[in-house]
Amino acid sequence: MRIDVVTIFPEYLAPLELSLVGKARTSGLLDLRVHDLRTWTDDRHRTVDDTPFGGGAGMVMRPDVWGRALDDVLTPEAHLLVPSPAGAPFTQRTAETWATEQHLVLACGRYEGIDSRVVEHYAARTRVTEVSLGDYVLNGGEVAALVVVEAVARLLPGVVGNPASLVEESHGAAGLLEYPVYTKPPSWQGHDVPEVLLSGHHARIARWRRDEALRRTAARRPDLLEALDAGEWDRHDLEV
Ligand SMILES: COc1cccc(Cn2ccc3ccc(-c4cc(N)[nH]n4)cc32)c1
Repeated sequence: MRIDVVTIFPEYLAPLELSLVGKARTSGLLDLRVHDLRTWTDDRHRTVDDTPFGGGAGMVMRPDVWGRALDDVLTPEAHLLVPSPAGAPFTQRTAETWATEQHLVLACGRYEGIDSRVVEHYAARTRVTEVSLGDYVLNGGEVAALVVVEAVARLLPGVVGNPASLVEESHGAAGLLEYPVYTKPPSWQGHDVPEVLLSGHHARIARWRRDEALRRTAARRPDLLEALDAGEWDRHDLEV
C-alpha cells in the first residue's frame, strides 16, 4: 500500500518512522511518502493561506497551492482523505476498509481549514472522504493523519507479528471493548490476578473474558451494544 501525506509540518509525521509502521516502511509493506505543501507555493514567502471571504477570524488554506500538490500526488486509484472536524467518524471499520485500498492520500489542513473548493474539485474526479477523529477540535489534520496511518498500517498483512492479536481486539469483530489483561506477578500491591486466569481451563477463561468484555462495554459504551445483534447475547449475561 502507498500512503501520501501532504502537510506544512512534515516533521509532525516523524513518529511514523518508529516501531511497527517504521518496520512496515523498511520492509516495503508500506510505501509512506510525506510531502511539504510549501513545495507547491508560487511566491518567495511560500504562502499557503489567505483571509477568508465573508470575513471572520483566522486564515484559510489556498486552493491553488493544494491543487498543484494534489495534481502531483494523486493517482487514478487514490482515495483522498481530508481530516476535518466536520468529517465522517473514523472507526475500526473505516480502518479495515481503508487497509484494503491501494493508495491513500491524506491532505492535512491547518488554520481554519482548506478552501472548500478543493474537496469539491477532486470529488468530481476521485474518491474523497472528509474524516473526523471525534467530537473535539484539533489545530490541524496531522494528528488525524498519524492515527489513520497507524490504524490502517497495523492491519496490513505481515505488519503485526501475530495476526491472531488483531482478531480479539476492542472494537474487533464482536464490536465489544477489550477485557482486562494481566501478567506476572500473580499478586501485586495486594491485588490478585483473577483465579480463573491461573486455572489453565481455556473454556472458562474464554467465558470470563467474554463476560468481562460485555460488562465493560455495557458500563462504558452502551452505544456499542445497541449496534450488536440482540441474538448474540442476553442481558442476563450481565447480571452479577
Ligand atoms: C471549529 O474549529 C475548527 C474549524 C476548522 C478547522 C480547525 C482547525 N483545523 C484545521 C485543519 C484541520 C483538520 C482536522 C481538524 C480536526 C479533526 C477533528 N476530529 N477535530 N479537529 C481540525 C483542523 C478548527
